[in-house]
Amino acid sequence: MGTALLYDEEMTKYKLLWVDPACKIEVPERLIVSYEALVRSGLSDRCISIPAREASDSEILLVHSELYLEAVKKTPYMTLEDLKEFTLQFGDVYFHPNIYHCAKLASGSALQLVDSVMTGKVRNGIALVRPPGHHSMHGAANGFCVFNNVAIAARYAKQKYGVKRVLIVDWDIHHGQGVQYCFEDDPSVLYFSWHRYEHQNFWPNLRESDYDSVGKESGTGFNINVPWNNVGMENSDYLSVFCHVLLPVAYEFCPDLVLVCAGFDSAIGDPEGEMCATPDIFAHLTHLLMNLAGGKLCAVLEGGYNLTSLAQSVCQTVQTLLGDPVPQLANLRGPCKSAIESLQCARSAHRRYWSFLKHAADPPMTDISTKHIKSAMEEEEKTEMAEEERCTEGKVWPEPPERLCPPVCSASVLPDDVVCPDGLKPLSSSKDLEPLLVSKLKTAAVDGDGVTTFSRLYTLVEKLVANEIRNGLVLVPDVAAAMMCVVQDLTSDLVKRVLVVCVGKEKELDYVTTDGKVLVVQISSEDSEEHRSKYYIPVCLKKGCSDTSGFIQAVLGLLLPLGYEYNPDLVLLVRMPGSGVVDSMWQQLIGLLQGFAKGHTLVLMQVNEKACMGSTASALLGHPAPPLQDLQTPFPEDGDALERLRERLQADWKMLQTTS
Ligand SMILES: NCCCNCCCCCC(=O)CS
Ligand SMILES: [Zn+2]
Repeated sequence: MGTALLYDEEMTKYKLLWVDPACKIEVPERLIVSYEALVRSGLSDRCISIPAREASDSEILLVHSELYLEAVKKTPYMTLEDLKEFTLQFGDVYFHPNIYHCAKLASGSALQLVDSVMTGKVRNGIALVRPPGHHSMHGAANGFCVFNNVAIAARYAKQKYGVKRVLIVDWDIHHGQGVQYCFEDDPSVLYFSWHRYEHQNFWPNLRESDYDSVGKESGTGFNINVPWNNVGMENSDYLSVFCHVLLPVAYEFCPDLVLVCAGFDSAIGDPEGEMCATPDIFAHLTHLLMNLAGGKLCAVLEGGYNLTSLAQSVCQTVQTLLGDPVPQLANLRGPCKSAIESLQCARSAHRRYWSFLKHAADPPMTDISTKHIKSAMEEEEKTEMAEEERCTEGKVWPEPPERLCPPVCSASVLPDDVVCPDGLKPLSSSKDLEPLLVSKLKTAAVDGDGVTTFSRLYTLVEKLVANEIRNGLVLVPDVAAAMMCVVQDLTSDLVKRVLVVCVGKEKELDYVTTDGKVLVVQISSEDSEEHRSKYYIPVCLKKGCSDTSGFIQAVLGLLLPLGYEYNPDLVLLVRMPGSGVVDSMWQQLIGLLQGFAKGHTLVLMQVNEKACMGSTASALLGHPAPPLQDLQTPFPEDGDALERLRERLQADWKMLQTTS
């Protein structure tokens, strides 16, 4: 299934008709450069073009009042003076004779996108729209927004398709207060937003944008705010919040649909956000959300005012929606102190509502919400001093790297008597191995056909590293022996860093590097105190890998942050026999691991586990993993052990930090 792209140049046909410094950044060119970048890069041709349409009155009334709608209906016939007058009643927004028409197209586009995804016409998609929506409220326009496109889409999806749970992720740099107000008492819509806040000193300067606004009444716990109290947040900060706040809750919530308030003013160079995350971060944020809701994801453009980073960020998002490999993120050095405080506050505010956050630490001593009573003088100083050094238009960043799709997606190395699953390309050619390696294999008690398997395995790795293949599946007689050989001989020259993810445990892994060329994370039911090192991390689950709740917690809160920081060139996923890992979890794991090493994942399985080759192949081919249904509450021992493990390892691995 494909990716929908909604764009209509009609939505470029309104602009600011008078002087208003607060609104001058919201220009038609935002849409033009975004669409043109998609055309120029060839991405638009790979999408399924879906026409925009006007939202109807009844659809708009899902969120807005009749009074407000009737008032906006009059704006096309207003004189310039009337438009200025009409605008004065709202904040930081402007009206234009054609904006009502465009606002209906923007909301209608979001609904078209929901239809396309919910009817299975496409898997996911993006709507390039203006005016944006997430600040507009029941009875008011605000922050460049007229109708709340995403809020209307959420209500529409519930009403028309009976969607039970909608996750709204707002990665725009502003707090979508309009969305928060709409759903704060609604447990069927989980709203997550991060936003520049600076202790309430940044627009829209709302007390209710802070982390302690967790929702109300039956919606308590279903509103998550992560305030950024400093500018200059980077990729590490964004990924830490995804791994340690959003994703654990999102998996527990188990949405049927994911809507994204895709604002790109959170990217480097944006005058509003003044953050430093690079456009390729959106490739990863999109990728991480695509594993939810069976891949049903609708992204709707919100903000984004630096035309260069906006265009690049849109392309990064669309390319991931299309299933292209995500780029490697280099030198993630962990979240900054301010980000850790924010994520610690958000986690502790929600630990009583989400069992996946149950073991979150107490809030930091310096309760950050009281910091907003800063002396004006201090604020003034900061602004003057920071002006020149902040990330504004002057900031430069490298073009995102090209994300080439290998000619072959998934290859397989199977014993001759095993049928190759659909979609996998059997790797036939296997060059003869160097005699040295053969002799080594012989000593490893590998029999004749084992040597053949290993020579094919070696060829497979060479093709992965050469980006001729994206990923591969190998069935071997003895998975532990195979892993040793691959690890020992791989790290010779082919790859710099191998992340080995060991699911289950047959026997002790007696091969551990200390030079960092291999990082082993082993998830199993047994603890192994001995020779645990920075590069060998055993994760013990009380009930073993069959406990999906504990497993996914370990993956999100430990494996993902580690993997991002380690930044491997190859991922070796080893399924030990008898691991007991549940199929949907296995597919989720393969899906999530695609975020590393440009998707170069090598799955090693034992021949006697060939029954799960089909689902492995499906995940390797990029088909969305089935949602993890009815997750039980994780065992307290596991949650607690994971927290302790993170605390112990965070000295070595900065991405594991969740407490200041
Ligand atoms: N009143 C002092 C300056 C206020 N600036 C307001 C900017 C609104 C931004 C809204 C936006 O970007 C939507 S995504
Ligand atoms: Zn914004």
